[in-house]
Amino acid sequence: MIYSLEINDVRKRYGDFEAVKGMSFRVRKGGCFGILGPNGAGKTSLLAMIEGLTSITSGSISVLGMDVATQIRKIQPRMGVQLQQNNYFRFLTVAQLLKFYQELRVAGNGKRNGKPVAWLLDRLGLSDKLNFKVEQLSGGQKQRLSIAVALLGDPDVIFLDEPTSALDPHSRLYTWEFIEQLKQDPDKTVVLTTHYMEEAERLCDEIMIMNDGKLIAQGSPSELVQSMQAHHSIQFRFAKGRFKLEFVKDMVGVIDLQWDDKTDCLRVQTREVADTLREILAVSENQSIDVINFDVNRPNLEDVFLSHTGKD
Ligand SMILES: Nc1ncnc2c1ncn2[C@@H]1O[C@H](COP(=O)(O)OP(=O)(O)OP(=O)(O)O)[C@@H](O)[C@H]1O
Repeated sequence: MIYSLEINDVRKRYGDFEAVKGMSFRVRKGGCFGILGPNGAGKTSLLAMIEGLTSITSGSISVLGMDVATQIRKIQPRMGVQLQQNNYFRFLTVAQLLKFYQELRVAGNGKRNGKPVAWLLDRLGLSDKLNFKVEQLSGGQKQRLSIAVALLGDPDVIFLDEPTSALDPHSRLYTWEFIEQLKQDPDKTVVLTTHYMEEAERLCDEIMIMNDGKLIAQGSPSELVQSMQAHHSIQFRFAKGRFKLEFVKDMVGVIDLQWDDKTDCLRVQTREVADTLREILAVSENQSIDVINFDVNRPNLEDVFLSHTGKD
């Protein structure tokens, strides 16, 4: 079986409102598949149907070759689901909670124990919290605990719904490294939703962007960026009141120039980033205008996301 998920013309209706409008796509086995979309795009509704948590209005979904509508009992033990909101038993300790879910998972799927709990906690930076009650954990620690719970019982498909949304930059990095370790097992498929483009670009081998319940783009992060045919942009900030746009009007490779009077900033889109940089620095030297700073930005997934989903 090459595909972990096959989604065929799937729709989700809540009363008169259609949240998912006939989506079809497939997710290859192994690696990390990212689902991106603005708030309200329908990501949670789509995932809830795939995970068997809500009914499918029409269309079909298969997970690991099994039909979600008719074989969910067989599929569930092979899925690990981390949810955005977790209402765990708050008076249990982390150790008791993990033991409870571990037994539940093993009862559901035979003898598949998977990664030892100690390994999971160590990799998620929770080893010293084993005897803490759930209610004594911070928001970020609870979020990492929910990832550990999703991995109990050695699931083949792991769903992570915004896994780093409440984490500080250090914990986020730690969690990214953990997900990268998970990806090394070719039999595991990670399906991830995120609003962080940097996270998607770093972790996902393939990305699907959805908006308003529809699939609007799919491919590897680099394919999506290339498909935009976007160009580098350079932003310069000059010493106050000295720079004039006419100094740089006819430069080779320049596609667009924008000047902001209020901040004395020049934004240049260019096909020839090194030449443009050199020429503008030469102009500022000839005209004796100090460059306060400059930034070079390559086109990235954020540009792709904004262009497909609207900047608002
Ligand atoms: N149970 C429900 N009843 C009615 N409408 C719903 C229900 N659940 C979701 N919706 C609507 O469906 C649309 C998609 O919601 P969904 O939660 O799937 O989006 P999302 O992409 O996950 O958003 P976010 O990024 O904000 O989590 C929204 O307009 C939402 O209001």
